[in-house]
Amino acid sequence: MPKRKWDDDGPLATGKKFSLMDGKVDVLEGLVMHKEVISEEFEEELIAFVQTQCERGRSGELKKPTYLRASGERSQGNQREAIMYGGFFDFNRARPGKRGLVPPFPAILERLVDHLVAKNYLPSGVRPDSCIINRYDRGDCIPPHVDHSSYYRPISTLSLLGEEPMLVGSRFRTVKSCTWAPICGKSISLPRRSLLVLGGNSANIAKHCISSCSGQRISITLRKQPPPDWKPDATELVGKGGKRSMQGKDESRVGGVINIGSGAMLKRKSLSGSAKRRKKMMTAQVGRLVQVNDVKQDSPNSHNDTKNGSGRVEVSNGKVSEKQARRNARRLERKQQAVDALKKC
Ligand SMILES: O=C(O)CCC(=O)C(=O)O
Ligand SMILES: [Fe+2]
Repeated sequence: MPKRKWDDDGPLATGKKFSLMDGKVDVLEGLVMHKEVISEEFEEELIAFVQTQCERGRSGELKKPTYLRASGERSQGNQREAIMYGGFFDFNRARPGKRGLVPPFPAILERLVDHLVAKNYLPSGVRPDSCIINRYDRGDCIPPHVDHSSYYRPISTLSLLGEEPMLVGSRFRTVKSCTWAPICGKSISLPRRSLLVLGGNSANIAKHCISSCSGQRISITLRKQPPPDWKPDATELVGKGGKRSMQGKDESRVGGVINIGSGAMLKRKSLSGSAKRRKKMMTAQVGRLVQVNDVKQDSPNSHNDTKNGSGRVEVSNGKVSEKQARRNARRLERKQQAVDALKKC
């Protein structure tokens, strides 16, 4: 089998590579597609395993957060089911969650990982220890997102049961609920038994999504978790929980409530004492940073302490209030996003 190098982890199996320049950046660098990575028999076995676990989940035998199902108004008709092993992914906060909340890998998933590593589809140095199985029905989707940066790269997705396209790129537009089109991105078909490996820019810069499925599909997403002592960066605690933009964030985070879960949406947990302290500190720091940026970008007349060019900055004693500065920064960010969104790559 022809080999290629993946960072310093040794030779990996070659697959189809992709490239798409957005300005000077190849946003699909590091994306590799491997076809027929498992046998039809193994696919059957995996499908049977997933179907059984989903049935157990639906009947209440498999509890949250191991089994989750999108529901409620915010799911927009999307009823995707998810099962987690090895590591809990906190959909509500869009990052790895507390350890020990979901079961370890069952034997069949260990076998799958052994196989993918042995065949050099995945680097042995980044052996996945967490898994999200997504089961899509016709009409289900996963919105554009970047997998949390704390997971080691590459991450990979094995497709089973049905073939659907995944959009990977730096900019998408929403066509309608559960449907996106790339402005700067590619549509990559994911045949049954294929493994899509997202590394480099394709994992860190590009977003990926699956629009409303044409039929049933199962995906097994494998990732290596950050070390057990990993803590979210304090910047992630800034702002009101759940107010972050969906674009580039996790798929199931909308307005601070989980939209994949059974019945009632999960409520955000209150922050621990140390998290509250870090948040307070970061909020103050960001306030200061925003002030500086604000003066530079939005306030050419900042010497005028009543009004800047946009006429929106409140200044007292020569200082922009933190609240107003943050509002201005968000406004600028939105403006920039709107401009960027229109630019084709
Ligand atoms: O279903 C897929 O292939 C993608 C799943 C995914 O992106 C994820 O779980 O983060
Ligand atoms: Fe993902």
